[in-house]
Amino acid sequence: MTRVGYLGPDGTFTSMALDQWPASDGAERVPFGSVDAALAALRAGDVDGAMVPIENSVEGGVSATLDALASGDPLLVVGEVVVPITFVLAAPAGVALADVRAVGTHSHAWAQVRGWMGRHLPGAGYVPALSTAAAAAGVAAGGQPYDAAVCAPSAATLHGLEVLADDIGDMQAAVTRFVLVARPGSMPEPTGADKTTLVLFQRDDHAGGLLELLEQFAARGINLTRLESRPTKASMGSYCFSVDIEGHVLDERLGEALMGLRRICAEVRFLGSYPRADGRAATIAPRAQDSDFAEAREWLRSIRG
Ligand SMILES: O=C(O)C(=O)C[C@]1(C(=O)O)C=C[C@@H](O)C=C1
Repeated sequence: MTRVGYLGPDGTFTSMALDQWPASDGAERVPFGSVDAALAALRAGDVDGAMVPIENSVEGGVSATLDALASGDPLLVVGEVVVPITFVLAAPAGVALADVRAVGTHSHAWAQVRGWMGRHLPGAGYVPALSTAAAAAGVAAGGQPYDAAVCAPSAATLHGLEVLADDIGDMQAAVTRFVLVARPGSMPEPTGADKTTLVLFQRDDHAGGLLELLEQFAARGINLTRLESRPTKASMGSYCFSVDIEGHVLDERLGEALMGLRRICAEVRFLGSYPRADGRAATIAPRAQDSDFAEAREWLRSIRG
């Protein structure tokens, strides 16, 4: 990849995820103001890849990313990065904690510091910003409707802000998962420690519909690592299911499950198979190895003569 987009500006957690991505060495980094803008530039061919947040251990799925991947021209996830999340409350020199009337930050960051804010600054308002680093840049530049920003420690340093309070996240072990997305092309090889991301659209709404989808995974011994319903936006009550499963599309059990889903769903959007960031091998149920499927297929071939 020669040009990689990301949710910027510099100092976002997404820029840190890109720092951790080995293949980004030497690539031109192109910051975008939103996930939508980064993915639109990727679809338009202006960049070759885009690093975007997809899931946080405290606040859950990043809707902007899930929705942008679930519709529009197909894109594929080719890798993931997990970044530990630590927040500071930062403000220009001379602003004391007691002076803070409003705080700017990204909505996912706000959700992770709400408890701390309630205890230490119960009267302060919240102003949404496009990213944590955009809030830090805004408060440094002045003229914003907020006097402090919730951001990464490095974003505070980058913008010459003073740290009013350190480590203000409500959950010590918070992490965010980021994905590197590309236009369809070559796919990462199976490693034995892979994930596959799918979006499932049902044909109709009926009792047991979700169960039928999940049965396709259960019957092939496939473990899910994320399941979310997102509105299709077509009408009230119309939902699709965004899922991550353990394994690679080239694994036999996934191939069989995908064929089953393809039969029963209105649409199955395949969003890629890629190595897991933690390198943990897939948990495969007993008798769901590639060799078990190969043996069963050979048996079927033999009885069909
Ligand atoms: O605003 C940033 O710094 C981002 O990279 C976005 C984002 C997110 O979308 O969840 C990433 C990690 C943090 O959990 C908070 C915000």
